[in-house]
Amino acid sequence: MSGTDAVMRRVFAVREREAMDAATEAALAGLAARVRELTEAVVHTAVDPAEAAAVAAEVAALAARLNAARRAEPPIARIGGNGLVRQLANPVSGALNPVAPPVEIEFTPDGGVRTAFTLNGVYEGPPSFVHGGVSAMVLDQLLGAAAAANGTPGMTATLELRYRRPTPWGVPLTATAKVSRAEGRKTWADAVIAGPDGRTTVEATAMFIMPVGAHGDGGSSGDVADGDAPRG
Ligand SMILES: CCCCC/C=C\C/C=C\C/C=C\C/C=C\CCCC(=O)SCCNC(=O)CCNC(=O)[C@H](O)C(C)(C)COP(=O)(O)OP(=O)(O)OC[C@H]1O[C@@H](n2cnc3c(N)ncnc32)[C@H](O)[C@@H]1OP(=O)(O)O
Repeated sequence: MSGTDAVMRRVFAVREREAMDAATEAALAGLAARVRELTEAVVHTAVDPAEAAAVAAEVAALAARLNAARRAEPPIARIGGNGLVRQLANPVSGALNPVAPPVEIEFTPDGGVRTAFTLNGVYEGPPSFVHGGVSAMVLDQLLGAAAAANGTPGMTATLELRYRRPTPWGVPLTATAKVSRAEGRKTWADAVIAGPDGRTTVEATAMFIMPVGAHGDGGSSGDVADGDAPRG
């Protein structure tokens, strides 16, 4: 079990959450992908009011079908190939969450993380550009993944954004993040988003703090023992 997984289980008691089999996960990922298309269609549609109302009634019926069998909480996690917890319904990277673009994060040989992604018009802020809060959300997730990849996961304590240029939607973007320093329970990381021309559009710096409950002794960040039981 990875250090992040152990922390998740201790701090957030995820052990109680129901595991999901691969067939269910695949079916729900397919459902989420169709709902993403639906959301994009809703944002861009130019149908007349009667047609919009008719579709709304059909969508309400679909929601009722899904609510016929509900989990009390979102599905949490499987352990990914990299040993880290994969949050299936995470709003940035979760394949099962229609709100997530989704952004797929890869771990790089230099110990950092990267992603290549495209945001559609659903995420528009200023006309033709990505909403600044959406960029912040993507970067928070990426920075958090960098902290986890470093073996020092934590809760975001500070997140500083520098919006250098507008970030266009509908074109391929890349983003990278890497830890710069880890000290006690604190970890600092830097990240950037770049446009298709490779120029930086947003820079971010974050500091993550491992919650006290994640530790046996409240001491340094290196003591996340694998497989330990969740604490109070
Ligand atoms: C360990 C949890 C891991 C969670 C990770 C989640 C998923 C992992 C899965 C896969 C990994 C992949 C990706 C990562 C995923 C997600 C990234 C997004 C993460 C988030 O989206 S997360 C939600 C937003 N985030 C919050 O919701 C935090 C709310 N907050 C708190 O939960 C507490 O506030 C906490 C824990 C931050 C600190 O609480 P605490 O009690 O441990 O702190 P305490 O008072 O002991 O201070 C100790 C020293 O930190 C300094 N300090 C404290 N707080 C500070 C602050 N905000 N700014 C600057 N300095 C601060 C003090 O000044 C002192 O400094 P000094 O020692 O130098 O005196």
